[in-house]
Amino acid sequence: MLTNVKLVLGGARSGKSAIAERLVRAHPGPWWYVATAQAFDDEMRARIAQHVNDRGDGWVTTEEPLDLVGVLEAVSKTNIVLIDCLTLWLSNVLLGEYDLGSETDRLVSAISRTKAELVIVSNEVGMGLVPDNSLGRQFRDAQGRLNQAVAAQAGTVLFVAAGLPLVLKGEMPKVLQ
Ligand SMILES: Nc1nc2c(ncn2[C@@H]2O[C@H](COP(=O)(O)OP(=O)(O)OP(=O)(O)O)[C@@H](O)[C@H]2O)c(=O)[nH]1
Repeated sequence: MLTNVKLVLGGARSGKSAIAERLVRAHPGPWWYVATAQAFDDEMRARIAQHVNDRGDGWVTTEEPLDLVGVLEAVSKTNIVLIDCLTLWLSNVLLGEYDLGSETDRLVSAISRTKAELVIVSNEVGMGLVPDNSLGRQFRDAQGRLNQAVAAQAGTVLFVAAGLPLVLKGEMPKVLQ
């Protein structure tokens, strides 16, 4: 089990990113923010600009929609890294028609090798209706499998709902107590 890896799960607008940022800020900066989102329209551009503004100083940002393995290979033991989020990464993998199984395995293996302090954000997408199309079902299943695989490695797993963290694995981090 990797005590340096924390996984923060939650639904949309659950407050999971803010909780993940607090976990990262508990360490001395600079902090490394790895964004997997891409801005395809004005609303998303504005949303991202707001996030950059809210984060404030002290962060180094890398925008990497696909090659999280490359990012993880570049980080060192002294880095404090926030990956936000695995859900958009998975969606980018799926839409890019890469092999979901092998990309997931490669990512989980890179996570297991990292010596950096790593906080990873991912969505819990499986609690609604079964999607009525095959792509949606494929995505939902792949997300569930990815979350399980990362959670199995992580020392701490939190589930965030309504801005409140629930411990699924490990202990409540001091900064959230
Ligand atoms: N490209 C890029 N994306 C960013 C940046 N900062 C944040 N994001 C993306 O913004 C997304 C999170 O924002 P939202 O979609 O507003 O949050 P949410 O996940 O619905 O809400 P919470 O659960 O409350 O965090 C993540 O997927 C990030 O990748 C950035 O500097 N650049």
